[in-house]
Amino acid sequence: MSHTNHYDFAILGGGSAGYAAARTAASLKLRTVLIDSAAELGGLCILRGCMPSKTLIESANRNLTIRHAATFGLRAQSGEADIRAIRDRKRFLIDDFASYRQQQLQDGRFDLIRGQASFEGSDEQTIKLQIDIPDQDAFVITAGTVLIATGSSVQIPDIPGLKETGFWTSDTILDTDHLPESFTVLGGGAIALEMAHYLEGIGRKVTIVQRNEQLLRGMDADIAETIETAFKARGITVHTNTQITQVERIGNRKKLTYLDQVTGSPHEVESDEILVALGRSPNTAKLNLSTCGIEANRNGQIKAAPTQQTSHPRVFAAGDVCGPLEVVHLAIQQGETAAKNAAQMLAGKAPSHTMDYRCQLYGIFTEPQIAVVGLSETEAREKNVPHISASYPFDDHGKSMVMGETQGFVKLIADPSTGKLLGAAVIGPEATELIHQPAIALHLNADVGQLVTAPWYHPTLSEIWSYPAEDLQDAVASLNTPQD
Ligand SMILES: Cc1cc2nc3c(=O)[nH]c(=O)nc-3n(C[C@H](O)[C@H](O)[C@H](O)COP(=O)(O)OP(=O)(O)OC[C@H]3O[C@@H](n4cnc5c(N)ncnc54)[C@H](O)[C@@H]3O)c2cc1C
Ligand SMILES: NC(=O)c1ccc[n+]([C@@H]2O[C@H](COP(=O)([O-])OP(=O)(O)OC[C@H]3O[C@@H](n4cnc5c(N)ncnc54)[C@H](O)[C@@H]3O)[C@@H](O)[C@H]2O)c1
Repeated sequence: MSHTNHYDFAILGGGSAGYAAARTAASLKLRTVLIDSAAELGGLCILRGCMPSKTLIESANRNLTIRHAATFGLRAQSGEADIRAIRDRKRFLIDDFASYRQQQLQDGRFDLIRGQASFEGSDEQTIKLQIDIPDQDAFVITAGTVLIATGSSVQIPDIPGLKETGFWTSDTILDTDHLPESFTVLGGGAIALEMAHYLEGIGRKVTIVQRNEQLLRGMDADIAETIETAFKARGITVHTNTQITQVERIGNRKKLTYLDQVTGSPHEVESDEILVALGRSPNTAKLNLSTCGIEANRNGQIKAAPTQQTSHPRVFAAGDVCGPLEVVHLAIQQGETAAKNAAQMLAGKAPSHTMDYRCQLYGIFTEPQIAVVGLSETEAREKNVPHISASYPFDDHGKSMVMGETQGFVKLIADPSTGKLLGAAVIGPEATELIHQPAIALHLNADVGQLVTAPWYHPTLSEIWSYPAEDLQDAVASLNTPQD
């Protein structure tokens, strides 16, 4: 294989961030190369992340609907889930999504190298990258600017006995054709909760073991409490405030021991399988970052400025390698930002494109779903941001009551003096869709008064946002009325 050996822009990794950057750079007429080491091209979101997990979760959602059929005067019986059929449906859809992406990666707008890249050094104008391809001699390419978009891998903490006992990860769940009867899920983040929802939703017994005092560490406590209550009502056991001390095999089963961090007493949980969902680590260990003075924190996460520049000004980072939140829409925006800034630098200009993290979205596809945008109450308190908030519950809203979906609430957070929207949260039916209304309002710098006067069709789930908006509009008016 022969390659042009100097490029304007070299991209390490062809996932959501890398592909977005390559597409943008090519449209800006940069001579671009994308290097990816995966056996199968497509990236995490398509192959082992968003899309396969949401495909499986749809089966669980349908089963929950069947379970609640009697509420709607219907007779239907939830039968046994056919895990092979669920897996095959996932494979069919993912093959389609992946082959479309593979075509996009190979349609000639930029060069594609199937190999593992690492840094070899740099001078004023040029960065050297070593490319390793199995069964071939390594070679070097050079580039004027580089983007690191190498993604993340499942993080396996050093818990005594865990590796020896064996465990599953989200990767295993997403491609298995059989599922044991019971699972202990370690962790209380998005992956743990989505997997717990899927497993219980298709009839498995689930126990969640979370270190923090609440599920979804860092999120507002009212959201964490609502999902915990909803999970418990479905028969999912939730242990919080735990310190896992030991994992061991007992015959065909697996036993986990943890210390209750409040009482100090030990507890045991037994199940057929253990699912580890304790976070992901950036793929940076093999990149030889130090040869180019690229700084990363202790976990290997690369430090990136709002321009996506790393500590080496001609090297950018995007996606799970740099955060601040490992989700796809940010990975794409960061990749595009990096490509546009690289083009400016190559043209001798200062990079001027920056990320706007004001509106970052986060959605969790549980039942009920959870979604947040912008500032949370917790963050506002931690950062001393003046704010007011108002919530409205789904059990007092006509459309959600008609739908029999009464768990949860919506919440708006606003500036007390101007009424400008600062953030929003929703836990309840279609939360990952409903969040887009306040997200757009936030993006357009709207205030709560504008939300009140916006048109809201009746009866819809969406109109629920108008109630907290009215409360906040009244609160802003009374806070800003001069007192005699
Ligand atoms: C189970 C699960 C569910 C998720 N659900 C959602 C969701 O619903 N919504 C959402 O927004 N996010 C979700 N995420 C997160 C989302 O998938 C990631 O944030 C996103 O895919 C990261 O994209 P990326 O481009 O940074 O990395 P990736 O897509 O992982 O791409 C990195 C690429 O770099 C390549 N690579 C690595 N090292 C090298 C090297 N040295 N040289 C060359 N190539 C290299 C890899 O082969 C890979 O193709 C989920 C994640 C998981 C695990
Ligand atoms: N719907 C979505 O958008 C979605 C879905 C899944 C994943 N993701 C992304 O994937 C990434 C990984 O998700 P995740 O849920 O694995 O990670 P996470 O970091 O959100 O959660 C990991 C949890 O494990 C706990 N933990 C870590 N080490 C532990 C230990 N030794 N003992 C006990 N508890 C421990 C942490 O306190 C945390 O609550 C996230 O950053 C998320 O952004 C997004």
